[in-house]
Amino acid sequence: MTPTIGVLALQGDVREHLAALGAVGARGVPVRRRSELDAVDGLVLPGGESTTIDKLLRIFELAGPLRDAIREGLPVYGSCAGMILLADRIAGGTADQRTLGGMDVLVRRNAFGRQVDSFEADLEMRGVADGTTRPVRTAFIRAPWIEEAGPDVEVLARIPDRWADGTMVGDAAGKIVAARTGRLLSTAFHPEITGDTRVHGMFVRMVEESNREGVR
Ligand SMILES: NC(=O)CC[C@H](N)C(=O)O
Repeated sequence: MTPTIGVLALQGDVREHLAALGAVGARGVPVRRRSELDAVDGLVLPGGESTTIDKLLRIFELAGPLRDAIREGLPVYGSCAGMILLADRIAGGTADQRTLGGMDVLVRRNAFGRQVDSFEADLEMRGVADGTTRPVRTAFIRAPWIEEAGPDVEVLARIPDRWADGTMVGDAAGKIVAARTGRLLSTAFHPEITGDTRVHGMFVRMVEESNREGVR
């Protein structure tokens, strides 16, 4: 059966995620209320501004239910600001900023610094297997990175030492930019705006697997 996957629609690039989910055969629906959250098989936390989404989650009274849903095994994919929201710990957050948590990682906000605020890159990523070794086309927009990851976190992608044109990467080299823990998936980058839908495909498979397992 076609899985129904919500996109948290409080702020951020919701429409692009809905389109990417549709392109890989899922039914994407916006989620703004508790009743909508209860009706989905999985959820995408889009990129945007993590401090704003955090505030809106509390105003819309979704923070608690979403935290519970994550603990109960709801599959969630967080991109960029979404990666920050899924992290147990953040560096560079504002004083009152909270996260939903669930992933045993320390995430640094706006980690890539000014010079490379935004860029696109081709990255090797584990788990997007489509029968080829084609790298994933990614876009980083004031992106975070994962600075520390606990033992249960599977690292799916890191920034390489050199970019494709041969230039050295610098501080970002080796930093984790895609990871998975159980039913939680996160990427520092936005695959939904490059036309490469394989990360969404991977998430849809995670949701289908969780539907088959039938927990929750
Ligand atoms: N593209 C993004 O989602 C940027 C994330 C943003 N810099 C934040 O800290 O929330």
